[in-house]
Amino acid sequence: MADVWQTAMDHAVGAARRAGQVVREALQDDRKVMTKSSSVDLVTQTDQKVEQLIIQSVKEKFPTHRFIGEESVAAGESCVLTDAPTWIIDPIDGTTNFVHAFPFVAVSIGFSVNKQVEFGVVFSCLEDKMFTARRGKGAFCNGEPLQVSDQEDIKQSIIATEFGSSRDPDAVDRIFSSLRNVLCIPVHGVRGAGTAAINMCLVASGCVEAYYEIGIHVWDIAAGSLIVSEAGGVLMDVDGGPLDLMSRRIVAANSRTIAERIVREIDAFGPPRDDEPLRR
Ligand SMILES: Nc1ncnc2c1ncn2[C@@H]1O[C@H](CO)[C@@H](O)[C@H]1OP(=O)(O)O
Ligand SMILES: [Mg+2]
Ligand SMILES: [Mg+2]
Repeated sequence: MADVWQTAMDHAVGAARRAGQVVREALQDDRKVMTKSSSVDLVTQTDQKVEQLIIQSVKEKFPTHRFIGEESVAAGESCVLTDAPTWIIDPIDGTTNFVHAFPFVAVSIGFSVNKQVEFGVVFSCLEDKMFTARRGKGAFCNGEPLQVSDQEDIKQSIIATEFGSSRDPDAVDRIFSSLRNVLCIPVHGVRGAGTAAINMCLVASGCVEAYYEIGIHVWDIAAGSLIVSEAGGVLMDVDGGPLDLMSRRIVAANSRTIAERIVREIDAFGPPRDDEPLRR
């Protein structure tokens, strides 16, 4: 049977590639930086322009579909995941990297139906790597199949995470305490690309065994989470329960063994959910 969402997925790949081209060109210009929730929560005109570009192109082709876009939500749109076909868009994942020309920047487009991600597209636009996954059909980078690492010993592993965007000393202490516990397992190393989407593509590619973070949003993880699971990885909440896309918490790993080992070390606090109306 024909895949009902294949046309939408093809459209997402084209839109992500065009968006990535805009991002690459914008890197040549001066980048005017604005802030959102705090002095380290950055946004540029390129984030807003790229999100509009993607949404407009999708609306023309799929007029009944819904959207959750990072910059639209920042501008006051609602952030509720329904059963309707929904495009979940992070126009620039790694805006801080983009502002500093640190070379890991992605366009992330996830697509959910009945609250389940059907396909995910992450375009790492400076590396020119197009990561794609269709539910039940595997994950790919530039057309080549992806497979997570088969390393089951966490002591032989690299773990990816980020410090997050809060600079509240108590919140930073909690993140550092989890990081200290993970590092001292001990693991071979801890890394972070500065973008949740690329961190998850690194898990899918087998370069790191796991990625975990608290504080990310649905647009950071919708696409990447499917890329990890379709590459043979596992997803869970940082408390060991099932992944909830709106909970702002994720462990994405090559195996259940490694995911559960990380869960044991994490201080699983819960920031306000993405679908909580007064979270901003
Ligand atoms: N100051 C900051 N440092 C790191 N990540 C930040 C950040 N502000 C926001 N983020 C977001 O948090 C995610 C996980 O760290 C990143 O993918 C990034 O997505 P963004 O660039 O789309 O905002
Ligand atoms: Mg992001
Ligand atoms: Mg973003």
